[in-house]
Amino acid sequence: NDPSLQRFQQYLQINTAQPTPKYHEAADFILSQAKTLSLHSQTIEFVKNKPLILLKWPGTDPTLPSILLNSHTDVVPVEPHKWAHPPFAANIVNDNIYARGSQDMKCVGLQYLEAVRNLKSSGFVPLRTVYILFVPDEEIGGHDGAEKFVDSAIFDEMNVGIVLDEGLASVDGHYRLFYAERCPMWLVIKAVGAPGHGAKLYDNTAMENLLKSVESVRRFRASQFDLVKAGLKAEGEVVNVNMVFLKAGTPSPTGFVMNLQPSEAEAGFDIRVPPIADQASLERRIAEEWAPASRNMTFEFKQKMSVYDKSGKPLLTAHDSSNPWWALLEGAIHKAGRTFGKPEIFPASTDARYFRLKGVLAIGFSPMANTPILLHDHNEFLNKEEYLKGIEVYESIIKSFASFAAETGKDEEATKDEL
Ligand code: MET
Ligand SMILES: [Zn+2]
Ligand SMILES: [Zn+2]
Repeated sequence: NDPSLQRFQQYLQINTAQPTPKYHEAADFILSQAKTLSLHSQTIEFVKNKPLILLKWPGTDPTLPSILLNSHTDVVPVEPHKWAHPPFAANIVNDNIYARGSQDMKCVGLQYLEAVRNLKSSGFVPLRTVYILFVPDEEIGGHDGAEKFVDSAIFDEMNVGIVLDEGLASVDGHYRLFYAERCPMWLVIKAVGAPGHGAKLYDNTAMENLLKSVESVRRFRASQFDLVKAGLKAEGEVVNVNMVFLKAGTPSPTGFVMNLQPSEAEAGFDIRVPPIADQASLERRIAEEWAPASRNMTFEFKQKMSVYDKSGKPLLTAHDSSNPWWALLEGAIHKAGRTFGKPEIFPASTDARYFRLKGVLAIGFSPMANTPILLHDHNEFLNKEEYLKGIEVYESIIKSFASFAAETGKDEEATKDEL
């Protein structure tokens, strides 16, 4: 059994599922790994019991912008009885490692470390400093993790030139690369109305008011989905709105009171907004159509982030020749014998948006090809060969990034190869 697989299994076996992640166990494990790699380590707690672990592999030229390899340590909850294999056992069945976090994104966190391990033992010395960061709470918005980190003096001092963060599995043989992501707007709308007899017809009931909104949201959702179905837009390019809860009715011991029209009704929506969308007009639509004051409706955001930075620029990482890291990444993947598709907008959200908010280039990438997309799903797994291949790919990427001498615009490795 490959020791790198055993380490991956060990990390997956630590139950870091929200809402009660075992962060200290994960931190201890990462710190023990860092020790075996002789990496400098720092534990940062912006909020008690929510540690960030920052590892540093110093480059020979500390004046050059550094490389930051980011991953989150938390995972989403599971319904264990619906899994064919226990979600925190990390059993290998038919060469697949089954565990919550095997795709999202404990794989990436440990692949970074394994790649560094291999590069160190091969004698590679980075020109640029390489940081590896493990953050908490990404799955609940990253507020006590990456969001606070990008505002810290620690981050300022790191002088980061490029961030790598998570991507998605690809069902075909080509990796997926992400230059942006949709930002979350978690919306709760609330309707009120006079209660009344279940047999009575009258206007402005809470239920009727809410249903009008739900219908309006449904039409908007269908219009966006149609663009995807017609092949006109990719999933990450439309505004997505999914109803995630409905809350109404007067509870009774046997269910709900059936002959009473309730005075309040609520619905929750997970909205994802691409940085190419008109967010202001969406907000107007919410205020005017989905929760209009004229129907006595109110709304609140449980989570909301602008798709623009402070100067009003959309949160997009350049993926043309103005961003030398993009070509380096592509070259490094090719060098490792893999291919990739057209750059995409990540359909969900990641911590990369906080780095982009600070004007730092960030690319989403998880080296998983020929793999069904199972993040947040039951029976999440990653094939062990695919995991091991990912380590090789990161070796190639780190080597290329860490050797990149901006002065000449050429990476040292490439220059050496040419000579
Ligand atoms: C709302 S923050 C993002 C949490 C998670 N990564 C998601 O996309 O759902
Ligand atoms: Zn993730
Ligand atoms: Zn996730």
